[in-house]
Amino acid sequence: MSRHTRLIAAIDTKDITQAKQWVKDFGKTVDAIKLGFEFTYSCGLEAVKEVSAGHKLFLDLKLHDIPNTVASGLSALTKSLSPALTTIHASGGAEMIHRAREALEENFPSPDTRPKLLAVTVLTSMDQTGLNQIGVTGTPHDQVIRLGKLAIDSGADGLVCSAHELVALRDNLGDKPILVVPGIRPQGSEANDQKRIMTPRQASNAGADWIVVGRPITQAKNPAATAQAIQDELS
Ligand SMILES: O=c1ccn([C@@H]2O[C@H](COP(=O)(O)O)[C@@H](O)[C@H]2O)c(=O)[nH]1
Repeated sequence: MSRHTRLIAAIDTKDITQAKQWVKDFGKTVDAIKLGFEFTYSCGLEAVKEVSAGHKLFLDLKLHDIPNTVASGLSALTKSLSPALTTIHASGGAEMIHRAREALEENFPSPDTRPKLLAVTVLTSMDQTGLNQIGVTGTPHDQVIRLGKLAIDSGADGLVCSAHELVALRDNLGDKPILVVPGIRPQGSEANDQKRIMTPRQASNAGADWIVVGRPITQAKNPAATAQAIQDELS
């Protein structure tokens, strides 16, 4: 099945003026904006609302706690911000994921407006060594497939994974789950702290619904032109 991969720009900054400037410069060049820990914890929820107004919002706060706390937290966050996509950690387990989905369905009875629940599998900054350090002896690939199946079976609409696991996830879970892929690096750009990386085109060919790109865009001399170049690579 051919799919069009869409671009999410990660607006990772503590500075609301900078965030607004990037979003204004991007205009329609990016398909969604991602606001996560750095912006939300520095500038607050009202600022998230302000910066994301008029854009699809990927609210990436990766909740991970006991089921009741995640369900209540997600309920409050999504009621106030109405993101298109939002994240929890798959490793929180089946009940946590199930309760998160229930909380979203209670707040948003229509499937068309309900924020899509994404479960983060294995962070793209983790490699085999990183996994071994936290006591996981299997490969990143196997861990992503295991957590991915658990998350989708428990009510997640999709997953956050690296591009390296896309083909196997599609083989195991089919076309329906929304697969969102950070750890994207255009040819020649710095990996920074990312370990499991691919280029935009490679991720698209492997089956990504969305790619997430932060520093390669925001640290570029001309962020809007860099975002456009990534869109050109995807089309
Ligand atoms: O596994 C994950 C989950 C989330 N992210 C987030 O994506 C962006 C990537 O930023 P870059 O600057 O392009 O590295 C960032 O906001 C992370 O919080 C991820 O990288 N990996």
